[in-house]
Amino acid sequence: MYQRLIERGNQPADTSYTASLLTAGAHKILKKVAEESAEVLMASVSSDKTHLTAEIADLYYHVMVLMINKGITPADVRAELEKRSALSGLAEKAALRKPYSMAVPKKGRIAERTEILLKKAGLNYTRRHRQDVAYCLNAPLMLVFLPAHDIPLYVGEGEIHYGITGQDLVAENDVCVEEVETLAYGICKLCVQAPKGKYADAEALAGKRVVTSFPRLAEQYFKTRELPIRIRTVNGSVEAACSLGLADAVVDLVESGETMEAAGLEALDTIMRTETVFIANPRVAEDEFTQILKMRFNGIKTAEQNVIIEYNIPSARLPDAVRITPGSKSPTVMDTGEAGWKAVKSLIPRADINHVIERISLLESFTLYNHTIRNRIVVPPSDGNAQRDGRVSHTIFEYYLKLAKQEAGTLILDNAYVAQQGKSSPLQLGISEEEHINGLKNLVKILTDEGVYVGIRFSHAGAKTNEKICGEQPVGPSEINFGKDYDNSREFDEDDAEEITMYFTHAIERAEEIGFHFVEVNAAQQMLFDQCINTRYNQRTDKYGGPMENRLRLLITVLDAMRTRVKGKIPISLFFSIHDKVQDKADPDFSAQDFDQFIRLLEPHVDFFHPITIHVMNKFFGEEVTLLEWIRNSTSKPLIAEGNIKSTSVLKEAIGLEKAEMYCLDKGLLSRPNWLQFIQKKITG
Ligand SMILES: N=c1c2ncn([C@@H]3O[C@H](COP(=O)(O)OP(=O)(O)OP(=O)(O)O)[C@@H](O)[C@H]3O)c2ncn1[C@@H]1O[C@H](COP(=O)(O)O)[C@@H](O)[C@H]1O
Repeated sequence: MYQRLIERGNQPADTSYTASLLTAGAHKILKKVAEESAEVLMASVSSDKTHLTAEIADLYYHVMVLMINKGITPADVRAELEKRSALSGLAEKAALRKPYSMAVPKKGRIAERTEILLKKAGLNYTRRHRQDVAYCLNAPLMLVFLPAHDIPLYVGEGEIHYGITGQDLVAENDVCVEEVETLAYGICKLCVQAPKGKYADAEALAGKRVVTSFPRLAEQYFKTRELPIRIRTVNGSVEAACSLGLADAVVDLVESGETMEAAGLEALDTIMRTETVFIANPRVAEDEFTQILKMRFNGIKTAEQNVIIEYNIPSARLPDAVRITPGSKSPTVMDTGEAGWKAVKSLIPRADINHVIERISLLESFTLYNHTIRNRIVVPPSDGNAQRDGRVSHTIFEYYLKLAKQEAGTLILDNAYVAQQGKSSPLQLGISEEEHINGLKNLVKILTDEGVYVGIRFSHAGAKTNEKICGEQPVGPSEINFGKDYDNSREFDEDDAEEITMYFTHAIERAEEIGFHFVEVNAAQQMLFDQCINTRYNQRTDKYGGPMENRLRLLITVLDAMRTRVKGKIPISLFFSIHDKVQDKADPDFSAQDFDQFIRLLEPHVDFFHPITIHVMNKFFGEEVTLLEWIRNSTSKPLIAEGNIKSTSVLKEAIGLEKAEMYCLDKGLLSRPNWLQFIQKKITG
């Protein structure tokens, strides 16, 4: 019935009562549950059994709908009931029977986690100070606190029924016990370790001395490999044996590897992987009480290893969500109450959580400045194939339309010149004139209809152009010559600065009219603002030169004027680069402090940052951090990551940093015919 109701719930709300309840949500369902409960009460007053049965059926139905709404399954309820019957059984048996005994670690690595496990399993006890025995108040169980390494022996050959200890210690003791349930903590490996670089492998230890506190396992290991080894036993600080001249190699446990590393050792081989385990003497292994404990420990382990994730997704993407959400069961899908959206809920391994969130978040929609964007993939501008007068060409149209149909999330249209004066190449797209508007309007309308978040990058070439292209002598922060294809620039003055600001404000006005969702200001690629920032080009000593705040003055003035002009309605992204300044030493003075200041000064004036580096994973300023990590430390504004993301492995690495909101792919990756499906397959499995 539960399954059937889930199916009904997925039908349109106007065709199914169940769907309409689920669409209306918990409040409505709870109201119904309350009404039906009252009706059951009233019906039970009379002797009309048929009526009462009908009312119970109504209540039963509405409770099931509530369960679906809350993501509770009949199996959950059954498990809860079984737990209760087991508990009451325990209490009864406690009164009748001599208690079972369980040895638990008295101290050491796994003692604390074991105490937590017992408490979570509902085994309540009070342990008096310094006493090694405690009785459970609500179960027929006596706890005995013993050293972890002695526990297997007590359980295997003594009077103790159960134990909690390491699998390594069970194996070392060679006793007959049942491993009833592994407990997923105290996880480590027993390894053969030797001084770094001294032996190629464990075979090379033939004839050498080995020290360990696991003599039996070590002996077994070397014996099966027919390696003559002299084994000595010590009880602690095994790693020190090599440096203190007692051994050539050791056999010991490794968890993080830090102790081994600090002792100058390396692992030559792994003898066994081990974790904490619940063991029982074979004579009680099949007892009902053993099964109850097993079930409870297993339940705790499952709860700790899994987590419920819940997210909303457009209905059309549901099959993707179901595919990329792992879990023992298929995810539960519910209505959100909003047309075209579904809620997905699933129990997944805790270890997978980041993975899943990353998969979901890359390909699922998210909200940025009140706009829902269908995925986090950004397509960079094309290479500029506009008409000679800067209008949109057929080539540009086709290029972006294809990417939109392939479900790109965000498109940043070409570097568009905001003024003829700032045009940098003959076939560059323009947004400087009224005649540019219509073509862009058509393009943006079509792209928006396809579901894309569309932006345009505003550019001013500054000194990096020539008179033939831009119609006058180029203007730059200083007199600059970029080489034979460019003309010498003249230094911009106050009037020029005002004019440049005006060009950008007119451009954003046009962008608003055209219907762009956002604009991006180009402060990279050696364009005007990049020239201002870079001391190699900006040699001024007035208010536009020298300290970082001066070098950013024109850019900040422009950003503020743009924002004021559209009353902040269109988000502004800042595109900037850094590798040329730092890594290529084009600006040898550009320091980490400069960069921090750069972000801090610009932060209030932009809505998101779009940094580009040669490779998104490159590390900067000798600090072993990527640029994304560095920026994220100084701002919470959304980031677009870009830098050689031409393979899914680089994309995965960039996502793994968990610092960016969007990922701008390299054209190489986008040139595959089915790039989205390819990424989907590679990233989401
Ligand atoms: N890292 C562990 C570790 N992890 C899990 N366990 C489990 O914990 C069990 C109990 O170990 P304890 O040393 O706490 O037990 P004990 O012998 O009763 O306690 P002590 O008398 O030594 O205090 C082991 O048998 C393992 O099953 C570990 N036991 C010991 N270590 C030691 O930690 C060091 C290495 O750790 P890393 O630096 O993280 O690699 C080495 O010295 C290891 O011997």
